[in-house]
Amino acid sequence: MEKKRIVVKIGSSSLTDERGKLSIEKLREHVDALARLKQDGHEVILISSGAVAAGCTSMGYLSRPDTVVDKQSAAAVGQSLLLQAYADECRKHSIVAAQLLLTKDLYKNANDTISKLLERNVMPIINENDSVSVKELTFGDNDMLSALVSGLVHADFLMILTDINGIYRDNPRTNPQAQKYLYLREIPDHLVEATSSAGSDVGTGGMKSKVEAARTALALGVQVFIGSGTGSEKLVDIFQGKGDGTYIGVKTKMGV
Ligand SMILES: Nc1ncnc2c1ncn2[C@@H]1O[C@H](COP(=O)(O)OP(=O)(O)O)[C@@H](O)[C@H]1O
Ligand SMILES: N[C@@H](CCC(=O)OP(=O)(O)O)C(=O)O
Repeated sequence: MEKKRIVVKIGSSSLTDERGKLSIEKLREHVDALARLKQDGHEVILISSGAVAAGCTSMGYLSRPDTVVDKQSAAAVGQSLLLQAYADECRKHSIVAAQLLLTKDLYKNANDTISKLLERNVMPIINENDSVSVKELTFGDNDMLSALVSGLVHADFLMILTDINGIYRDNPRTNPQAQKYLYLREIPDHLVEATSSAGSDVGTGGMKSKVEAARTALALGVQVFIGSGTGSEKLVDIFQGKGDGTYIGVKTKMGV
C-alpha cells in the first residue's frame, strides 16, 4: 500500500465522558486506531485537544471554566496528564510519542522537527500552547491548527474526529431533521455561514471552526474527512472511504 502522510485531529468531545472528564477508554481506542494506521505504513501526526478537560478535576472545577485564565491553568495541569496517557497507550504498541505545543505565530517552525520525528517513526502529538496563548482558547483554533499543520507538512489527508458523524445542513442538536452531507467537493460560503459555532459542552468552535479549517486545508491541497467512528479499524476505514462522516475534496482513489 502506498505510504501517505495523514493528520488526525481529535476534539475534546471525543476524549471525554458524559461528565466532561478525560476518558482513558476513549483515548485508548483512538491510540489503537492510530497504531493500525501506522501499521499500514502511513505517517501519522496527531493533533489532540483535551488539555482543559483533562485538567479540570485536579483544579477542582466541576465543569469547563469560562474565564481564559481558568482554562489556561486547567490546560497547564491537563496537558501533562493528557500526554502521559497518550505515551502510556502508545507504548503498548511500541510507538514513541512526542509532544509539540504550538502557537499560531510559531507553528511554521515545527516543520523540521515534525519531519525528523516522522523519519524516526515517532508519532508527533500536537496541541496549542494553551497555558500561554489566549486567542486559540477563545476561538477554538485546534481545528484551524490542524489545517495549517496539514498544509505545512504537505499531508495527503486530514481526518477531523468529533462527537458527530459529519456536517449537517443545520445543527442536529437544535434541528433533528437536518440532513447530512456525505461528500462535498469544496466548502461554499453559504455553508460556512450556515454552520453554527455552538458545540458540545467541552469543545470549542462547533462545526463552524471545522468547516473553516476544512476550507483552509483544501486550499493547501489536503483532502479532509469530518466525522466520528469507533473501534481500532475506524481510521483505516476512513482512509478507505468507509468512514461515518463527510468527505471533502476532489475525489481520488484515497478516501473520497
Ligand atoms: N451543521 C452542523 N453539523 C454538525 N454538527 C454541528 C453543526 N452545527 C453545530 N454542530 C455541533 O458541533 C459539535 C462539535 O463541535 P465541538 O463541540 O467543537 O467538537 P470538538 O470538541 O470535537 O472540536 C457537535 O456536537 C454539534 O452539536
Ligand atoms: N486546546 C484546548 C482547547 C481547544 C478545544 O476545545 O478544542 P476542540 O475540543 O478541538 O474544539 C485543549 O486542549 O483543551
